[in-house]
Order: sequence, then structure tokens, then C-alpha cells
Amino acid sequence: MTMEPLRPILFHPHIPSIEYIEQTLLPDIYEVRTARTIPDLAEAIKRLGIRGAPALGCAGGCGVALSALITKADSLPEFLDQVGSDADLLRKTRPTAVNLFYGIDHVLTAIMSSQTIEEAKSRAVDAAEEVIDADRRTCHAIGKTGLEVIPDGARILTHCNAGALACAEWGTALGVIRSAHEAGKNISVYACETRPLLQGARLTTWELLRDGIDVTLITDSMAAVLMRKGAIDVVIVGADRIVSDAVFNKIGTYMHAVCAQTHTIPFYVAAPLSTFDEESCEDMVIIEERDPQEVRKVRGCVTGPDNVPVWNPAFDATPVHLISGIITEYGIFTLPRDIETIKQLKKGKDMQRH
Ligand SMILES: CSC[C@H]1O[C@H](OP(=O)(O)O)[C@H](O)[C@@H]1O
Repeated sequence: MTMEPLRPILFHPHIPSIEYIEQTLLPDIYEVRTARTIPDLAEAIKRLGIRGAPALGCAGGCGVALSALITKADSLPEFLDQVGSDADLLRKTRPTAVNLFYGIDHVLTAIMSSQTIEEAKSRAVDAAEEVIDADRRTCHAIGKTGLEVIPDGARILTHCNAGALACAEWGTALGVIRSAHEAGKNISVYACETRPLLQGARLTTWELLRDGIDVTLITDSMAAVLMRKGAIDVVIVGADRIVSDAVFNKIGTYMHAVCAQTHTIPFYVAAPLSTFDEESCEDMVIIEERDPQEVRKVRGCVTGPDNVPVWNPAFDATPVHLISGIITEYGIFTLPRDIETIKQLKKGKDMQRH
């Protein structure tokens, strides 16, 4: 039975509003919520109601378009000023996933050369819908590219959630897994729970069970022994920002990459070109540090003393030498070997855009 495509964020310009699946409540509660203001949207992003790098790009782009549609202004300069400050509010939500800034800037760029407010509104809507449509196409292309690294019978380890819930649909790492399943490959997945917010336990298992894909939930600390036992053939994860010398992804990714290298297991990252920040390097990237309470309590259940100091980085950096390949919509690349190719592809896309 083919399930309806899972689309965690929908833009309704005629209302106007942004509809999204509230991911903090999954897997036990499936609730669709609506953001009609920029502060509401910003809060949804901060609490990870809306989450995942490509989905943040969609939320950022749609957020700027929503601002354009609801902003009341007597002049174009006043209008652009208001939309610009709403865009800044969205920029401040989460610092690491580069897609958020790509989505925001893509729509802002589209409206900057407008001659009237009405023209700016129309361009904003078109540009936001372009971000979502492009991500849908890109995720399916990533899935197709990734088929070559998933042999029939593959036992795959993944971390966090790089699925449809993290994108416009289909997913990146889970997009490759979905494409392999759809191609009839007999695959099985080990999903790491991904402390502290449990995106793997709550979201990846939910997505794969929904699609009838063989999935086993493990704790993050169990991954190494599965690799040592020879029970994992390939590791595939998503990304939040890819720079010249490292890949930023959910905390725990680096640990899996080191273990995979120790056990000579291929370690792949799946991500769209929009996740590359190719002019930057690891030391230039801000890693989001989140509320210590996220580690001391899980969904209200106490897991640590209320007064214990906590360190809670949301991401870590995996040096590119630990990564077998980066699966994109344009092919599989390795860094630093392919950095110039990535730069040319990005330039080409930018030229297409303007
Ligand atoms: C398809 S990219 C998903 C990427 O984003 C997640 O972070 P978060 O749940 O904090 O938004 C995680 O790093 C995933 O790999």
C-alpha cells in the first residue's frame, strides 16, 4: 500500500499561513499546527516542532514570504524594512543548519528588486514555493544517487532523523533508504535513539514503520558493538552544514564515524547542495548549545539531578577524512578532492536562480 507522501511543512499563501506537523509530540501524538505570525513560526523552529536542515530552509523561505503577505506598510521601503526584521528574527532561531539562511536569503533576494509592494508579495510567494518544490525534487534525486552505495541485503545504521520529517518530503539519509526499499532491495535499518531529544527513537522509527521498512531501535551506545560484531554494512546520516574540512550533524555522528573507520565500515552523508557552506571551515561554525533541561529530563521524566551542570551541544563536527562519500542530487562527492566541483555547481545554481 503506497502511503501519502509525508510532508511536514505546507505553505498556504492564500490564507496566509504555514501548516506543520508538531514533531515534539511524535510518535504518540500526530498533531498539525498552523503558524500565522513570524513569532509563532520562530518558536516552532526553536522547540524543534519544525526541524531538520532542509525543512528549516523551507520554513525560513516560507517565513519570509508569510511576513511579506501579512506586513501592512504605507511604502515599499517600510515594507522591506519590516520583512527584513522578520527575517532577522528567523535567522536567530538556530545557528548551525546553513539551509535556514539559504531559504531566508533566497526569498529576500527575490523581493529586493521589486518596484511595488504587490510585486514583492507575489515574488516572495513564488520564491518560497520554489524552495519547497526544489527540496522535494532534490530529496528524490539524492535517494536515486544513493542507490549505488546500498547493496541488496544491506544492514544500515542511521542516527537522528534525516527523513521526510526533516525535509519537504522523502528525506536525505532516509531518502536513500526509501529509494533502496522502493527499488526492491532487501534492507534493514538500525536506528540510533539519538539522545537527548530522541529524534531517532521518536521520528526515524515512526517514519520507517509507517513505510513498512525493517527497523530496529537501539541506544546510541549500542552502535559500536553492532559494528564490531560485523552486523552493520553501511552507515548513512544527514547533515546540517558541510564545510571544506568537516560535516556538522547531530551530536553523536562523530562517534559513529570513528567507530565505522575502526571497523572499516563505509560511512556516508546524504545532503543537498544547499547544505554546503563550501567557503567556510570547521572553526568558523557556531554549534548550537541547547537548554540543559533537555538532558536532565526526557518528556518530563527526570533523568538527572535538577542542579547538575550540563553540556548540551546539538551538533558535532566529523572531519571529512572519516567520510566515505557525500551523497547529493548531483552525485557522490568526497572532500577535499571535490571542493572545486562543489563550488562550480553552486555557482551554476546561483546563476540559474537570478
Ligand atoms: C536532513 S538533515 C537532518 C538533520 O537535522 C537534524 O538536526 P535537528 O533535529 O536538531 O534539526 C539532525 O542533525 C539531522 O541529521
